Amino acid sequence: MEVKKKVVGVDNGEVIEQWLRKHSLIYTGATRHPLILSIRDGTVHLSAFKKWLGQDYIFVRAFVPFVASVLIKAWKESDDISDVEVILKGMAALNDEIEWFKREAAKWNIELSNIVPHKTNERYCRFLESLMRPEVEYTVAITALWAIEAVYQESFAHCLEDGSKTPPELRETCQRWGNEAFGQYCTTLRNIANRRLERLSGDLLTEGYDNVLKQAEVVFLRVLEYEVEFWNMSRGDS
Ligand SMILES: Cc1ncc(CN)c(N)n1
Repeated sequence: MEVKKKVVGVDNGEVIEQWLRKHSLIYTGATRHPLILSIRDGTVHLSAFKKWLGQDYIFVRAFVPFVASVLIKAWKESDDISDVEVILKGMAALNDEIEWFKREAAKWNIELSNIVPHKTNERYCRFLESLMRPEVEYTVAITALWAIEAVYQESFAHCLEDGSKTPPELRETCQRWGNEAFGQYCTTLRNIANRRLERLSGDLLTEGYDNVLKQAEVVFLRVLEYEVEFWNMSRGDS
């Protein structure tokens, strides 16, 4: 028998906006990391940039099946059929992204087939794999997808703002995630995640659903931690 119960509703704006306020320190740590600030002020060590490039290529290859798993969950579980199209467009962009990594690596004389995944990268990829399990709810998975994309969007857009001294040879990289269309994609993902999370925070919920809300918040925080570690790794801090 389904057990219905009353939970405290969200009365203070949307769920994600509340989390961003509550966890602003770690969110700023991920989106204003010293590596990003060094790109923005032009002091970046190219060795750090190259390390990031090689490792991120490996990450993106693992990210594709994760996004595919979110697509399947959207198809099976979403209350709005347009979610599938949004995620599908994101997947198509990842196809271009992989080709871009290959071109960019060639520009910097990086042999992608020789890159050994760093432990930090392996841990992050294993985390993605854990989110691909069928028992992970669509709401949790779409929240993770939004958070992963939003960190890159906010970070690289910061390097393109007025007054930034981003080296010209790194501007194309910043454009890839800092451009307006990618910003729009992230906003759409956030709206989907918020819509799903709001349903869980409504007044009459099925037993266990507030648990999903907590799981989504934990996954959001784990993503931010992994993103900080990923930037650290590129700087050679780990
Ligand atoms: C580590 C990391 N995080 C996010 C993204 C953006 N897809 C990425 N390419 N790499």
